Amino acid sequence: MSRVHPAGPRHADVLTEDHPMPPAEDLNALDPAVWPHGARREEGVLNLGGIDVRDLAAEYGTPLYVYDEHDVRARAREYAAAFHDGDVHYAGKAFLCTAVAKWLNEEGLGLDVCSGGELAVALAAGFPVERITLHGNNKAPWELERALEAGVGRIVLDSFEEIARLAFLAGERGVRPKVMIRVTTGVEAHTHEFIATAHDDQKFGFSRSSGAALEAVRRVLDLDQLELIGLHSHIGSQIFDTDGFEVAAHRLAELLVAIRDEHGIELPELDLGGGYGIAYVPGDEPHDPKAMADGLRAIVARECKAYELRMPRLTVEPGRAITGPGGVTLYEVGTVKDVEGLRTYVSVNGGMSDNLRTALYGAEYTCVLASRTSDAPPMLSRLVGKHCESGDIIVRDLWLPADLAPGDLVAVAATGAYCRSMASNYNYVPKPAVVAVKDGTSRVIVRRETDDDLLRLDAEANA
Ligand SMILES: Cc1ncc(COP(=O)(O)O)c(C=O)c1O
Ligand SMILES: N[C@@H](CCCC[NH3+])C(=O)O
Repeated sequence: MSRVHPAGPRHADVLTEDHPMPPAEDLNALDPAVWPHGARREEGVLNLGGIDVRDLAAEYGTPLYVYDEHDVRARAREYAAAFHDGDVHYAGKAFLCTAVAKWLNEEGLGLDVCSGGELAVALAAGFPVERITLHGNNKAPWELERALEAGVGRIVLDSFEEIARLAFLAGERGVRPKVMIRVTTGVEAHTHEFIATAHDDQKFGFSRSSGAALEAVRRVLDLDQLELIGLHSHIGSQIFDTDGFEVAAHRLAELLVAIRDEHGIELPELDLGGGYGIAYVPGDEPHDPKAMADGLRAIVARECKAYELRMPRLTVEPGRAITGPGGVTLYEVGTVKDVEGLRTYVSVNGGMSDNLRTALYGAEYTCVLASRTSDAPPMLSRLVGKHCESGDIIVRDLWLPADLAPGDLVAVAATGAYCRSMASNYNYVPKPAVVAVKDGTSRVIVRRETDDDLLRLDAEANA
């Protein structure tokens, strides 16, 4: 039977308004909102940063994470310009390696790290320590020690235990780290449950509504070993509407007033976290960084004016918005299987080990045939991986050309954030290489894992 979608009644569930069958020529189009700035088709073949993806696949193999360096740097500059009177700390959890840390340092950003490992990468990249923030809801003593030894710019405190722990470790070393209090503002961010972080019933921060945030401030101010510089809030991730950020900014400003009234001090800094949504599929409308910055600044300024408070310095921590759109994953098609009357399963040589987001959050992605164009009619497809799970899905519902065949390359857009950083070795699949492209050149910034890497920690294999 033809793999062209037969438009039978069993397709009704996926033939929704969200996934109407497009004209065949649309399958070759690259929506500029979703693809990196430097992506185009040249003689039908996807070209990233001036390089034909067939050449990238031939040189580095697949699956392959490809980052458009100009795209990442341009987005970093855009945020830095928007928050020119404050600080932009890139959230390294989105994707971090020494090359990216160096790009962002050169663009003047700071860096938010949330583990001793991320801190080690930042230090290896020579990232200026005074522009590093340490995060985490359960930082181990060794992670706090590493941060103190390095002399990081600030540590965001997340629990009462941590306040005592850090004060003790700082006292032992005779240092006085700058700290912020992470506040749970009670904002219900409009995003997937797993990536909303400011509602009361979750693990991060000190609750504002219960009074824990103000109690944390009291405890820190009672301690000589810690220097309290401000409050922090991060409401969640992949957020499109601005309401949540505005409510959080408003509630933090109210807390600054309460602190002034109780302690007679005005904290100089306010960190509003990250969470700015990016376009994964056509129609997603990301924030304009300048409009966002102007809006947040105006809200905080309004509150400060109303309460006669000095305007604090603002920091934001975008992760996904900096590295997400500049990253593309290239895969090779291995099998194309019709499941009669339902859809076509296109299996590629990666999957949930290099992109967990679809399995974990039901994330949506855009995928195109990359190694050629096709005028074949669209077939209703599901892009799946090679792992032993039926939930090993990269793109749940998409239209691909009906002549797709083993050996074709497909590219998935907007995979620069939370894909390599959340990658695993499930099924002992090695993690793909990461390549940076720029002006027609390419280089490996994280090499592909090998079987030796997979066996490196196996004690008996190395006995
Ligand atoms: C404290 C903190 N800051 C910043 C971020 C970055 O978020 P995003 O990548 O959505 O901008 C996160 C992750 O959600 C976070 O936990
Ligand atoms: N990992 C998540 C975002 C969580 C960010 C960290 N708080 C994602 O892929 O969307």
